[in-house]
Amino acid sequence: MGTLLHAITPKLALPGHDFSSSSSSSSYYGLTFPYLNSRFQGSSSSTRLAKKIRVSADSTKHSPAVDFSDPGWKSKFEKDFEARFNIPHITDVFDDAVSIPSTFCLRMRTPVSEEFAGGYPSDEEWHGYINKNDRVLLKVIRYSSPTSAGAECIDPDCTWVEQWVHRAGPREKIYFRPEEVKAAIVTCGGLCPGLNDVIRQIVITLEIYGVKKIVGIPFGYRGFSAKELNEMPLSRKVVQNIHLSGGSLLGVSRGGPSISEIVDSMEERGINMLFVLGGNGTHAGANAIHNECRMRRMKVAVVGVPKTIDNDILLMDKTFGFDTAVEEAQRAINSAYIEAHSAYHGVGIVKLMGRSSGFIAMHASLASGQIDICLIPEVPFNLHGPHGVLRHLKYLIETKGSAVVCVAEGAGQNFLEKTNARDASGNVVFGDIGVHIQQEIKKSFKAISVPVDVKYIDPTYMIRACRANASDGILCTVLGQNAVHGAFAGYSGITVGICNTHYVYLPIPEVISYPRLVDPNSRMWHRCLTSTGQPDFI
Ligand SMILES: Nc1ncnc2c1ncn2[C@@H]1O[C@H](COP(=O)(O)OP(=O)(O)O)[C@@H](O)[C@H]1O
Ligand SMILES: O=P(O)(O)OC[C@H]1O[C@](O)(COP(=O)(O)O)[C@@H](O)[C@@H]1O
Ligand SMILES: [Mg+2]
Repeated sequence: MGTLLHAITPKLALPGHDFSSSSSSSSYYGLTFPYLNSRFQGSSSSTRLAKKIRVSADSTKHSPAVDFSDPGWKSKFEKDFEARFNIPHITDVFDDAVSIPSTFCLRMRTPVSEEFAGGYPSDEEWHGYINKNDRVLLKVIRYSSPTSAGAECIDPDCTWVEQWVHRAGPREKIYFRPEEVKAAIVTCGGLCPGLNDVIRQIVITLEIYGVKKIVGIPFGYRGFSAKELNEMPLSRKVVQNIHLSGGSLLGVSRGGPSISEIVDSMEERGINMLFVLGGNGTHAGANAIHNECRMRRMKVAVVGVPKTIDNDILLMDKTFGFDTAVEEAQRAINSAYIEAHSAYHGVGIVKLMGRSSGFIAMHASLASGQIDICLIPEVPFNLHGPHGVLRHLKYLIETKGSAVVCVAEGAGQNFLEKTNARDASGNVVFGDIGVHIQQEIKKSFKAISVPVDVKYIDPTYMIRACRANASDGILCTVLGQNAVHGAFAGYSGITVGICNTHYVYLPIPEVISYPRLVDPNSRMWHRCLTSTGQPDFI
């Protein structure tokens, strides 16, 4: 039996979302993902970010066609996985690139930013560096059967297959001389708690390596082309306290110039290290920038740090800002609960972010213990009918006297009129599902002459704009440092992440081929259902 399978993706039982199909498209549930085109983006100057051509993403492109009757399939699979997760290195293009001993001191000496003319200060007997052959195991559960809860299997027997990815951290040899580096940082997309923490750590770590030219590009990729926007000089002094507030010191934006315009601008400015903080779209851009630099034979390191409050980046335990968002969402949920609980037949509705993934809604519901109904984009539901949400709400009002609903912004979009509107980055602009549910509740209770008092809370921007909590602060710190270590080690076209509590470098295309989704068959979603006590709404 020859079957085409993905190496690393859990198969999700979503209508119209068959990841195991060789014709995976760039859309599901009627949503399209512009960044899926990234693998197909050429370097032509006509490749404008604002005018992306939608191409079907062949997400099986790097996956093997596995013939499980071949006794050697497992080792072939593991070899293919190793190749897919290889991280691009400067020596792939510049075979004459020379390395020097690292200027990053594991034992600090002062002053840190001296010229290193007399030799680099890492020639001590100290072995705290990461070996380039160190690896982290991506999947750590050995399922004994495909029927085990949450099993992610590659073959019908759920054979144990090792999937190793590259370990992040400082290397003993570096491929950039600090005095020759001009590093730039850019933050793109929507806000996310922790952006300032990452910026701060990148700057601090660069300075420890001995870099003196560090700049911030204002307002996302836009800052590369807008003449009125000047780059912002950065230093430890400038960034010292920025993590104490939310937002981004540099500003963010969606849309922007073409890849070739961005790379032209990098050439003009002499930028040879670029740190890109953003989500799926931003990373598609970062990968295209990396490819364009290679094509122009520019010795540049482009390193991403995944930023998304939605937590929709593949393979990672979580992205920074997610924890804070879940925590902050508790305030909205608690307010909705109090309002609902204090009203006669009160219903509270909280809408949380999650364009295509319901992670925030699911985790916030679980954390609060105050949610009766959690609705996410990955799990279809009916509002009306005998098994619909409204029928269950009536039951809750009758039995408990009140109810609280948590809905992810991307959920139930099939109930809303499509506007076909897109933001500057090409993302679909959604209708407000919270408002729709509120109206439908009012209408349906009126029709049966049952009074109901509905309160709707949309805390989106309050959640996004706050500063990172302690746990995210640590995550940002480690990711920011590792981004700099990765660039100095000579890697480019990579992003940093946390997998099974270990820090890793991953090739960008592997983490953005589609948005990470809540698996409706996962134990976490089942835990959420157990906690809310909600039935299926289909
Ligand atoms: N497929 C793509 N290729 C290149 N750049 C992209 C692509 N998709 C989005 N971008 C750019 O990345 C930036 C951020 O994208 P956006 O989708 O708004 O946020 P996020 O990165 O958080 O997903 C924007 O400047 C956008 O133009
Ligand atoms: O109103 P904006 O700024 O376009 O942002 C809305 C979007 O931002 C998000 O919170 C995060 O999106 P990004 O990861 O693309 O920044 C989405 O959930 C939401 O759809
Ligand atoms: Mg996005």
